[in-house]
Amino acid sequence: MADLLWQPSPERVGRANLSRFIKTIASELDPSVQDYPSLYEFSIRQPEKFWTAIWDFCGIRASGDRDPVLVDANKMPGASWFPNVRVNFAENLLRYRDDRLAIVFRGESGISREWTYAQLYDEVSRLAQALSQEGVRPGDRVAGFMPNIPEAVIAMLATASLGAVWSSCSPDFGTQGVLDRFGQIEPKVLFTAASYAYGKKSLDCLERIRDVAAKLPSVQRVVVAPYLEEPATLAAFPNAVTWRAFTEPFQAQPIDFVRQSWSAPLYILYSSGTTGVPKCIVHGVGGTLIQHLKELVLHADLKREDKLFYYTTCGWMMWNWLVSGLAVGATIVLFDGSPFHPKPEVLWDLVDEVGVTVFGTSAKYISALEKAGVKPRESHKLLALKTVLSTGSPLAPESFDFVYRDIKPRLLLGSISGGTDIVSCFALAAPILPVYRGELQCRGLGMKVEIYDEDGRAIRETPGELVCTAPFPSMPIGFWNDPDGAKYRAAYFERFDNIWCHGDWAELTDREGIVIYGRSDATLNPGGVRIGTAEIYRQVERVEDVLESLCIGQDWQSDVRVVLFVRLREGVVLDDALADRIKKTIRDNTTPRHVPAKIIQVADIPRTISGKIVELAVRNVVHGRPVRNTDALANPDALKLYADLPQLKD
Ligand SMILES: CC(=O)CC(=O)O
Repeated sequence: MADLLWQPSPERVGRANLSRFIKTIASELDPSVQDYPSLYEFSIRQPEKFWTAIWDFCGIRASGDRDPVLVDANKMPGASWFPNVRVNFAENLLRYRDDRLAIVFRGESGISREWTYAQLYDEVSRLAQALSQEGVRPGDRVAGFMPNIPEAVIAMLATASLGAVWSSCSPDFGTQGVLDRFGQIEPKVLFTAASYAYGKKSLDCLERIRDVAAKLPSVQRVVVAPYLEEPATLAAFPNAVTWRAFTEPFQAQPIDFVRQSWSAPLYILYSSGTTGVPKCIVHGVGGTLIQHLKELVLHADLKREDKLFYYTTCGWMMWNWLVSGLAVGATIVLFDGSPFHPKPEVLWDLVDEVGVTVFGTSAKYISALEKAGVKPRESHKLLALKTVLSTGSPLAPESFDFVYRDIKPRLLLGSISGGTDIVSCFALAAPILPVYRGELQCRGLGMKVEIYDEDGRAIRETPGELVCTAPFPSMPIGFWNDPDGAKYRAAYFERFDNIWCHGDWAELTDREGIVIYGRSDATLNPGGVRIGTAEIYRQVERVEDVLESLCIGQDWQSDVRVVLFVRLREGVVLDDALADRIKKTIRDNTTPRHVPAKIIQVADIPRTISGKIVELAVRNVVHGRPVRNTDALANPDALKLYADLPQLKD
């Protein structure tokens, strides 16, 4: 299979927001900017001019003096952006107030709802008044333990309109998981729904949120959004009120958006929390806004007429990213439920029914779809679909093939990567660049991403640490409860002085694309050679009978040996023939060092609630070390399968 999988047509290039932006920069700021590489260079060389141009191009609404753009540009952390500007996030997301669809919601239970921009504005207005009456003020925290329903977006917007801080986690967390998160940030108001849907089941939220609220003295009100069932009575639940009762006294009116400093807190997101209590990562109003607009408008080529879908929960940063699509005036499409229920094609039905143009998902979903034998290209029309985005873990080259072969040949496949830490991406897509197999198309504009060797030298065409060597607007404004910034510095700035080290093991290719090989703390080191785990997953996933896998390095006889765990199709048993087939596939396509010393069949692979496999937790269990926090796992019992394995004793 050739490496080049897609070339944008001249029409697509001509219509791209990015082409228009390049023309603007060339005519107003630098005539040498003619294409993506020259624009990227400009964005890195002239960050002040670049980010001001993004502001103008995307029409950010704010007041104050835009000068200076960047203060303490050489300090990482410590640089600050637009210190004299005042801005409100919700005001920018609610700039439209017309009859176009803002939100389309579909639930696996069959519930469907739609909100126009005008309706959305009015409901945010009513809820903001109710929150204000409740005493919510700038800087207060409001939290959501919510399914991915429109009310979560409305609650976030109402919170942000008041200058308060929004934080959400998905409703599949247990009580302790929620307390580990919200307990640290002490919210005044909690939003929830009575239940959520997943795989034919309706799962109760109220009982858990009642326990949570009872243990969080900061919570003065719990608001229960209407979804699936409206609770018959909340009498036994102190401080709880239905959404309807909470908002009923208020009429929609123009929203009094509270403009705050550019770096005022907007969101609190959480690290996965598999190595201890989750870190509370605080993102600022202006940084999140300008970075999301840059990514949505230029990299994802989002326009008003688009319908943007991302399969996510409210607990993953892709939810925050998706919601920013409102600032473009596009329609955002929300879905609550299992992506494989009642049939594996369910999300493709949604694409056809709603006319989704940009479809976002995880690499894991794409590989599971292929394993399930789904071929949307044969079963669906996908007429409007023009872009597929994937993140969460590296998208294997074979999954690129699958998308172009079995989903749609003429679309932009954007493998994108960044994370919770920056609520955005370091490397991603560009609609005017070709797609090469296995590669993220480009580094994000304005993101001085480099790959460093052990000694901190920039390298190319060789794997190393993904770093960012200059400040960017969506750096966290800090961690919650970290007054001297010690936890924040320890998380990103200890490996290389004054440089953001992201913890991804990656390569910058000769075509200026990026390949990600996995997390750098999970890289395998047999015989002193560093191997990214994604290099192995990519091969193993090709083997028919393997549904998914997880790979670790086991300390063994003063070295490290590669151990591969595989979850197989129902009824399949790992025998010598299958193990040999796996090893041969790995050996034929990589090096003998990649070949696992041990392959072990397991019934389940532990993953976080956001769907990421937890290599470090498994490595700890295998080495008899404690796993500090299992509340962030979707299936914590799976870890037990890795303890004391006789196969790993010789
Ligand atoms: C953009 C991302 O990088 C998302 C994630 O993997 O959490």
